[in-house]
Amino acid sequence: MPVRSSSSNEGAFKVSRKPRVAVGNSKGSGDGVRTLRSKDSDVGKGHRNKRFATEGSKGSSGGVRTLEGMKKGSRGVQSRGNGNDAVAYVDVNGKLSDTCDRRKRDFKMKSGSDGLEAVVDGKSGRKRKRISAGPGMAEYGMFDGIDKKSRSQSRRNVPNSCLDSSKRPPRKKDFEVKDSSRNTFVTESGGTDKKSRSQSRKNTPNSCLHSDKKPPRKNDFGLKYSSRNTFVTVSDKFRGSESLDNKVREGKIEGAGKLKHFQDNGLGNGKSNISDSRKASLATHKETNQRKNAIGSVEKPCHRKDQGKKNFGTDSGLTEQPPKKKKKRVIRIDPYDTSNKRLNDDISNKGNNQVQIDKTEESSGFEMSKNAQFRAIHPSSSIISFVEDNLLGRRRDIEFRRAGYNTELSAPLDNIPFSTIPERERIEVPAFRNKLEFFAAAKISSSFPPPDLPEIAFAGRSNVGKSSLLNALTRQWGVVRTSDKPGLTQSINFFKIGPKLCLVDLPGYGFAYAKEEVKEAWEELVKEYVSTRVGLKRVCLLIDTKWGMKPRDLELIDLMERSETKYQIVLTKTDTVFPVDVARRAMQIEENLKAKKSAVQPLMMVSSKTGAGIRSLRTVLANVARFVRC
Ligand SMILES: Nc1nc2c(ncn2[C@@H]2O[C@H](COP(=O)(O)OP(=O)(O)OP(=O)(O)O)[C@@H](O)[C@H]2O)c(=O)[nH]1
Ligand SMILES: [Mg+2]
Repeated sequence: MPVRSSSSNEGAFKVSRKPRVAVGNSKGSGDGVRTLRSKDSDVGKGHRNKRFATEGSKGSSGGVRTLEGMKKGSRGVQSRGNGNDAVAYVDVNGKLSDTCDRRKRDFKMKSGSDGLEAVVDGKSGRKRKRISAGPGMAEYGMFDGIDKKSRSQSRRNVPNSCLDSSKRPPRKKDFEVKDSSRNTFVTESGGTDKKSRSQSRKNTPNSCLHSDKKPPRKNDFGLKYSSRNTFVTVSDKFRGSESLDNKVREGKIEGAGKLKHFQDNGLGNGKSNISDSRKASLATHKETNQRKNAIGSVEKPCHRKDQGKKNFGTDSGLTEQPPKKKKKRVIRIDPYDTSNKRLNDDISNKGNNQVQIDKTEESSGFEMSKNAQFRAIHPSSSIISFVEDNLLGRRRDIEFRRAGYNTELSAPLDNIPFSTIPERERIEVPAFRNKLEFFAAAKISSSFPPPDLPEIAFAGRSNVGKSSLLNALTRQWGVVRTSDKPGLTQSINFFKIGPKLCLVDLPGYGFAYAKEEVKEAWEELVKEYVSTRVGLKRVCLLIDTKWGMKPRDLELIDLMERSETKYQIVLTKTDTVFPVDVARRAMQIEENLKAKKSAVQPLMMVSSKTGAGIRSLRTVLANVARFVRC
């Protein structure tokens, strides 16, 4: 029926120059082939200006038989003529119709002068696949010869099997094998056309027509020989390519030796026609190769590059140097370092006030480093909760803000949380609301001012934060000079705060940017002051939380013990370490002070920077001043 409708003898349309056949929804590839075959009879006769359209052939047979003989049940065949093109619309009954079915656009097949081109849409609205076939292809299911004129058309040609919409249309690279001769294109069918280089690149072999075979892949074909413009399509999956195989065996195709070798070694499709003697020799050769170089064996012939490189190395007689081993960077983990443990882990541990050090390790004779000993301390829950409540230790600003502190202020924790007024609230302890006044400095004991007021002195190593603490306690920043350079304070400085209290800033001991004799003089002066000063009511011995107690600190403690001077340990710069380390340090120092009689509890923990613990310290010091008779 469609043939009849498309025939020029019908007279319903002109013979068009470009016959087109469209097959719609033809899922079975085999049907698509037959469609082209049936059409080919017309095309071969030179009916150029015909268009055939079949549609609605969902099954494989639908579209095909429509062209061959209009199977009943197929929805319709359309052929249209317009100008040079003749189009006929044929309804289900085979009658010609002028009405173009709305689906006609989905199923088109057009023939060029020498080829057929089919546009297949699975469903209307989807992306269309354009496929083409030449007359030879229509005849034999392949592209055999391509006319000069149909060069541009044939570029889009693909084999009939691509009508099988369920399968991936084969790609160019899938079939190409380059040969050395220029402008000669050899397809699997053996057909050549010197001028159809560009066209043929798009062509695919006949085997695509076999619907039961999966579309060939790149690796199935790609043997590339030296020439540019000649392509030999080879597929080991194409069993119809015997002619090519023969040519290859005969050595007609340049570069076929490689292929032959490839096949002879049983490395291609496994169907090699090698004689037994050849096999035996190959086996011996293989064995030898394996012995020589296990890497260069022929077991992996596909990796030609690698093989070549490796063989080169072997052939050239160069002994392979073992690759230099990279030194692995070994990170030694301190087994006692529990700094990465969470604070809660420590809380969950035994809540006694004793320093928990792993006794088993200690008793085993393994000497722990001081740092490891420190990390092994398990602070008591009471200390940890104190640290947490006072936001001691290194914290993020967000934590302060969540707790209600204004982080825009200096020493924000020295404030009442969630205060409504933006300014800093007044100091709760009246003694520290007064103005801090410097009134005396002494480098020798004879220069000390008269002991009229009760004094609270701040002692400690250089740079521990003595001067800063004075400023923080009084919130009068800059009255006492501070510096990050140890040794700034080189004399005993006396500050009055109100009529009833005197704060004394002592020079530091230990490391300082000063001459040794000068430092020794400071130390002697401090020792003399803490041991002989009449009005001295309390010495705040400042210890850097990060570094803990040092021998010089212990020396001073011993001195104060001997002179029965009351002293209180103040951990400073708590903001520089993790909260758990603040707690550990507190535990450690408390342990050290157990036997000390002049040591006043509790241990204070402060940070002049964040203001943590400052309010507590103020209260403690105010009590000292209150209960002291002047
Ligand atoms: N992060 C932090 N830094 C602090 C704290 N207290 C003081 N500092 C810094 O420590 C450095 C030394 O502070 P000072 O108050 O001058 O220390 P000092 O004990 O008086 O030092 P000398 O006068 O040399 O004995 C300064 O740079 C301070 O800013 C603190 O609580 N936290
Ligand atoms: Mg100072």
